[in-house]
Amino acid sequence: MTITQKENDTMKNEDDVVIEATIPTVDTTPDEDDDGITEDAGSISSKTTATTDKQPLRSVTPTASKIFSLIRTELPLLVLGLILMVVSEAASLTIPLIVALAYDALQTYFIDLEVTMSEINLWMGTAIGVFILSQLAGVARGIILGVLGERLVARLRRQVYASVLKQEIGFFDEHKTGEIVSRLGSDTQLLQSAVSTYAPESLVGFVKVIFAVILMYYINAKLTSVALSGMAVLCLFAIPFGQRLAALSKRYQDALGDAQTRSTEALGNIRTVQSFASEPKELSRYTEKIGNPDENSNNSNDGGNKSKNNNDTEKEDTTYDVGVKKQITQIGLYALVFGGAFTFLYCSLWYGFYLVTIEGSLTLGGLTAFQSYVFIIGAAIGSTVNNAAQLLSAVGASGRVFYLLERQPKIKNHENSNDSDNTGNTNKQAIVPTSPMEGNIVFDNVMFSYPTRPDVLVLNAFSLSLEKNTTTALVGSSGSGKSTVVSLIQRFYDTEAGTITLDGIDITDLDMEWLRSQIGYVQQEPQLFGMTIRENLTYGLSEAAADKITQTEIENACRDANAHDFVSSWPLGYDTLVGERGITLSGGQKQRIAIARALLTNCRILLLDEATSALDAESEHEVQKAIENAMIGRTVVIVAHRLSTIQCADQIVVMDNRKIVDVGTHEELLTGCRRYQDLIKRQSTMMRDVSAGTIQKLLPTDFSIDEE
Ligand SMILES: Nc1ncnc2c1ncn2[C@@H]1O[C@H](COP(=O)(O)OP(=O)(O)OP(=O)(O)O)[C@@H](O)[C@H]1O
Repeated sequence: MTITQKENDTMKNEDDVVIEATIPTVDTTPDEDDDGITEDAGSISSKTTATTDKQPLRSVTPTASKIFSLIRTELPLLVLGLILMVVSEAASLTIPLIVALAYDALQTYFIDLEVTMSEINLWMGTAIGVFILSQLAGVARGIILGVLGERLVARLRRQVYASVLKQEIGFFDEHKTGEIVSRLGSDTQLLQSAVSTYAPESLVGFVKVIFAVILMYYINAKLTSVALSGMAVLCLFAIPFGQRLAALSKRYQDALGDAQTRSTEALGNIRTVQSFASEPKELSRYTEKIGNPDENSNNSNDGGNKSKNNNDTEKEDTTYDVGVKKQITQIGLYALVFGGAFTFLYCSLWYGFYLVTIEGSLTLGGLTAFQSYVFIIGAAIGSTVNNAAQLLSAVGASGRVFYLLERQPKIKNHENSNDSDNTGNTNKQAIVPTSPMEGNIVFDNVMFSYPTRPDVLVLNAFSLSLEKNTTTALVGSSGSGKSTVVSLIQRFYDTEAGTITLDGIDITDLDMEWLRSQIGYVQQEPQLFGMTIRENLTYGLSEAAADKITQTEIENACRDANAHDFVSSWPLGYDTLVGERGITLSGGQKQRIAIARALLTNCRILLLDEATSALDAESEHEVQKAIENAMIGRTVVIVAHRLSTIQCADQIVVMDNRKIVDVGTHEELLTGCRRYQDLIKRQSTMMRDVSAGTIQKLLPTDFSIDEE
């Protein structure tokens, strides 16, 4: 079946409409950096956002004051933990000295056994007492710092998540969700370990070395100088190893973050992945970052996908490649530190025996204590190098976390901002109207391009009035900007020029929470949450309102949305769980729940973005009835392709090529707008399931429908 017009118009292909890439009328250069953050020298310039690709998340330089601000609230616990640490370490370090006194008591063994034994009992009893004290302090320190770490990470995750949630939609267009999630999970975890383990352990190691050196000098200065000069040589070799280890740890973490981003993306879209049989492709994308130990090393970086840009000189890091290097460096470092330390230990012991026997400047007990301290220092240096390397990775991770924590959303209420707004005014307060909203929306000369594509103008001098309590349908070719209009009403993005007013007030002056609370929004693919039907329905209400709402109110909204019958037919009714993202519901059921959810908010403005376009005729009919009920007494904007949805609108806006082509009722446009006529003709292909008679009834008499 086709529809032809008697005047014999040429049919145009709506999909051919392409938006030109450069429109000179507006300066669309992105802000240099309005995140409110000073970024890393090595970070990506915001200018690079002028691409269609998702950008890697940036990082900021972590300063000591920023790190301190994280732990400030935990300072009492931290100080207590550090005091216990010093007590525990100081106590354990004195043990070799005390045991040395017991050894020295042996010298009187042949003279007076009783005196010798009483001295040995005294010193060994004291040593055990001090050891128990040191252990108790150590356990208390471990618990305190462990709890501190958990408190810190829980608070940090909440703060970072809160900061991420308030970012503007453009931020999420620009960045991959997986990367954000990885920062929330792994990077904050690394920071927790830094505070509860790496930093205290590094400090413990440092304190141990200092104490041990002091005690060694106390025992014998000459022997200590010999041993320390050996240690100094060791450190000279160990430092570059340590630096390399830190750099490798950072690269490993980065590659792991990228791998997590890719796997999160694939698992989040698993239906698409499986429907295209793209499991191997996704595995390959993941392998590009994880590496494949079973492939020969020349190929391991491309994960089996040889078409990538990487050439041999510019290999991307994989966790496998970097991990292997990291392990080798780590083992090399340990071998150097421990091997070297023990070599010097044995050499200094040798010299120590000389001092005991020939010079007589050292007792046997002193020598055993000295030996213990060299062991302690060797072990402390080894673990400190490792902990310090992890600490450096954590400092790197903190830069990534700070970026999310500090980033200022580009779309925000006036009251949140100290900086000047577009008009140069400062300290403007966001308006919360006291009288009920009427719902008159006016677009005045709006210019808009998306932040991720600032050089492509999507709306060009767009002006439109939407009267209160009327329905406006937006129609037009794909990509003409219909959904963009809907997004701008919700202030998901700000315009570049021109204004959008609601009841005469510029929406950028309105409190954003208030504005959005007045708007019900139903998308083509409505997003439900993995909760019960009831919880999904009350999702748009405040906690207090959700507690107060009655079952009758919920059922009435569902009746208006044609959802009550199917929900109540389920055994658990409104307590039925819908699965992750509403996976257990059909498309039409999800739509109707989403409409009911919007209605329950008592919204004055209802935005329906292609709410029926994905549905079959039967579901569409049900959803259409729901929409008609929902329209009553509201300002409604419908983005629609289906004739059945648009023909009942008070005004139909025909959009094309970034502009409004015509505005009128269905009848007016059919007679006067070529573009609209073309659109209606195209309905013929989309409405094969509707009889010719039905379509003919919707068309004026000068249209005829041919059966193919
Ligand atoms: N988040 C975004 N970031 C960058 N460009 C975008 C974004 N969303 C849409 N666009 C671009 O803006 C233009 C208008 O898109 P919009 O979704 O408003 O069109 P539409 O008329 O609703 O199309 P359709 O009928 O296919 O849904 C298109 O060129 C599109 O590629």
